[in-house]
This record gives sequence, structure tokens and C-alpha cells, in this order.
Amino acid sequence: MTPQQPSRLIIASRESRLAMWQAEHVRAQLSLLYPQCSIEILGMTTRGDQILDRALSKVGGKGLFVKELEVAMAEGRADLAVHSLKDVPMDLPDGFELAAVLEREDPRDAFVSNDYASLDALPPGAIVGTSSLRRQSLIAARYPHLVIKPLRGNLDTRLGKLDRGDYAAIILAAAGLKRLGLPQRIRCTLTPDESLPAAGQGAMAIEIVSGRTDIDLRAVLAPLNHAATEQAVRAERKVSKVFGGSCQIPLAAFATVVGDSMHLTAMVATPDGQRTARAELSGPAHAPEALGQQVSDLLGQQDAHAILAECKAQADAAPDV
Ligand SMILES: NCc1[nH]cc(CCC(=O)O)c1CC(=O)O
Repeated sequence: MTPQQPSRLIIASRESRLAMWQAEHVRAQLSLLYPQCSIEILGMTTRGDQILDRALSKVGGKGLFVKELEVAMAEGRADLAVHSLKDVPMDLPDGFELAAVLEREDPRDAFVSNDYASLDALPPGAIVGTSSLRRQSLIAARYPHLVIKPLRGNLDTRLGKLDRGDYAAIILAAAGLKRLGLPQRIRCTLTPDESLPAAGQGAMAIEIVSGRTDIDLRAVLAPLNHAATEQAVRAERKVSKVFGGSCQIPLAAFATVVGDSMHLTAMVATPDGQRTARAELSGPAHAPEALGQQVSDLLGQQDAHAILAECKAQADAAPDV
């Protein structure tokens, strides 16, 4: 069955350059599929973009980047929202659903610096910028001689802070830099062994209002879905969900799909990097949540629950930024 041809679609997007690039990317794909359709992008500012002086884990986490876009859809001002999947909460509010997951870009973390080639090259006391608890935990564990300082804001803001000398180096998602045409800023990429990516990193998702009767948006958007990416991120997000899924704990989950099978690795740690639980398993790609649950169970058999309790204690004790 071919979906009914939409005549007009409005895409809600954050206004950062990366978000706009992603919305444009979706627009371009949709206009190839539906050449008769007029497609507009509605740019909006979210609370996550406004609050730059506090750690996200302290002010409500991922939902801050999607709420305004959901309100626009609920009020009929937009039909779909394009998100970095990493910023999408594990449980969407009632009445919303993900209609498609696009093919993943590079899922790895990137080391960015004007003066140093890698984390290993940084001298003792060098300041590394990241506000991700996951990245912070990794650096604290492997490079205890480095100093981690918070770094918020969109990609351009973060690169600007690096360039004006606030940091010796920063860690960013490779995907964002590549999408913005800045791959040359990447001094080296961290392998998943060195820095296991966050659930959903490098993937984009399209969110819609469920159950619209005027148009079958799921069918309209289905051709944009990338099956292998969807399977991988479903497994990753399951682990995130089991462990409470916000930005509150250092948590990594990364799956690769080859044919009918998938391999999932996940990790939870304390922010100071002192305690880590890591587990991995292969399983059928058609049952991603089951594999996510199994890997979560393995983490639970290690001291994942003690780690979570300690995360809470460290979070309560941590400064706000
Ligand atoms: N948390 C912010 C965020 N959300 C998505 C990306 C990058 C692109 C992606 O992972 O899809 C970033 C920036 C970063 O982590 O450096």
C-alpha cells in the first residue's frame, strides 16, 4: 500500500546549526519521496538551549530538548520533529511516538584540540571540556592526571570556548562535527573500546503525534527508517531504560548489526570512574529489547546497583555546573 501523498508537512526543529542541518536532511529526503509536497521547517528554542549555566543532569535531562517541539506538534503547528536520538528520553510522553530512525552517522566520540593530538598527549593538569557524565567517568578512570571542566552549549559554542583557550581539549560526538562539515576538527576518534558511545549517539529520530486520523504519518515516514540502525538503537535504549535512562548516570550502550545478528556492549560507571561494570552479548537482530534486557541483567550481576547508588550520592554532592 502506498501512503497517501502529503501536500504539506511542517518539521519542528531546534535552531542550533546541527539541529537545522538534521531537519534539512529530513526535508531533502522527504522532498525526493514526495515532490509535490511543500515542506517547511519551524525552528524553535528549547529550555535545553536556554539553560547553559547548569549541568543538564541537574535540571531535568534529555526531555528539555524535545518538550517545546512536542507542544508544537500537539497544537498542530508542526507534523514531525527531528531529534538527535541521544537527546530523546527513553519514554516519550503519552500521545507521541518515534516514526523513523535514520541511518546512523559515525557513533564514536571525537577528541578535539588545537594543540594536542590525543588524550594520551595531554600533560598533567590539562583541562578537558565535557559535560557528559559518561565521558567524564572515562577520562577520570584512564587519565586521572587530567582536569575535567563542564562544557555546555551547542557545537559552535563549544568549539568557540575551545578556540578561545578555556580548554586544552574537548570531547564531542564525531557525528555532529561530520554533519556540520567540520571533520577536520577531529584530531582523533576514540574507538568504542576506549570510549563506549552513548545510547543512540550518531542517530537521528523522527517523532510524531500518535493516532492522527487525517494522515498516516507513520506510512509517510516509513521509507526514511533504517532497519539496522533502528534495531541497534532499540537495544541500546533498552539498557538505558533499565538503568533509569536520563543523564544522571554515566551509561554507555552501543550495538552493531551484521545481517541477522547484533552485538551489544553496555557499561555503567561512577562519575569519578572508580567503579565500572561492563557487559556484552550477541543475539538475533530481530529481538533488540530482549538483548538489551540480557545485557542489563549481566550488568546487574556485577555491581551495577551499587554503582547506581553511588552515582546518586556523587550527583547530590557535585557542584551544579
Ligand atoms: N548531548 C548533546 C548532543 N546530542 C547529539 C549530539 C551529537 C550528534 C549525535 O550524537 O547524533 C550532541 C553533541 C555531543 O555529544 O557532542
